[in-house]
Amino acid sequence: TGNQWGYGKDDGPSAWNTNYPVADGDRQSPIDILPHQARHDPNLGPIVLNYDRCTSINIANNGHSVVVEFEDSDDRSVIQGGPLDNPYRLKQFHFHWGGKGCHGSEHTVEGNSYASELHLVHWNAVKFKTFGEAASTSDGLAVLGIFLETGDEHRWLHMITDALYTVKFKGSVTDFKGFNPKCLLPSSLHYWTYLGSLTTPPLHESVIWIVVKEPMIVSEKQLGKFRTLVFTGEEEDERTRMENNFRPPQLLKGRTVRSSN
Ligand SMILES: COc1ccc([C@H]2OC(=S)NC2=O)c(OC)c1
Ligand SMILES: [Zn+2]
Repeated sequence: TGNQWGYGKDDGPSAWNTNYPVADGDRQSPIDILPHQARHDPNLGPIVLNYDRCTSINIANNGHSVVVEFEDSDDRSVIQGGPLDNPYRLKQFHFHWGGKGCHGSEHTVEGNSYASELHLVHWNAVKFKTFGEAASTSDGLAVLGIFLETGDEHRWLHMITDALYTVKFKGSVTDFKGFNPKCLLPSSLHYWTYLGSLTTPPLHESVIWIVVKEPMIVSEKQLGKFRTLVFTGEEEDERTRMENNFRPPQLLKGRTVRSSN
């Protein structure tokens, strides 16, 4: 019915342009990042995250990913600086990942993909009244992308992976209070930045992308817990494992990628 989309053979990224023609637009995401072709811009200041008063609300399985939502009725948790002209409010974060042994990041670097990618989604509440309005208007959103690479166990990611069994099925939501995503960030926030889009339908070209160069390290075991989620609802017959929920890189179409130092 309606605009059903997914990551399968028939409803996956190559079919999205049928119901969402912007899929073939001029500022689509993700992209393959070529560090040597990125323009180092000395005017690009550091990214500043003020998450200390952030208020997480719940964790949910929306049938495409696992999402942690935040209270965004005031400027209690914002990102600013870097390429941003205003502070952008933290709305939610979610992940994209691959199958066992395969990689699942959305952005790639010189054709190389990481095991997974975390998206911290922020919206410009100075210029827009609602997230929905910001999400459908140029530069209404700022998404901080963090790569996940497998290696040692991440000391704080268990706070998320320990909750995943409570949101196994599409449509499940459980309380998730007191989580500050600052604990997930790598030590350096050097980044690439470019103008792009949402990476799932409706694919709005509304995102200022900030992709952090240094990956966070998580264990294969921790990553495996994301694959215990399913795309399907508890009432449905089939149990389709949630994995490979990533869109492949899109054409740059003349865009410039800038690099902080
Ligand atoms: C309506 O809210 C949405 C809709 C889609 C996305 C996708 O775009 C990116 S980026 N990752 C996604 O899964 C979203 O994330 C900001 C938020
Ligand atoms: Zn995303």
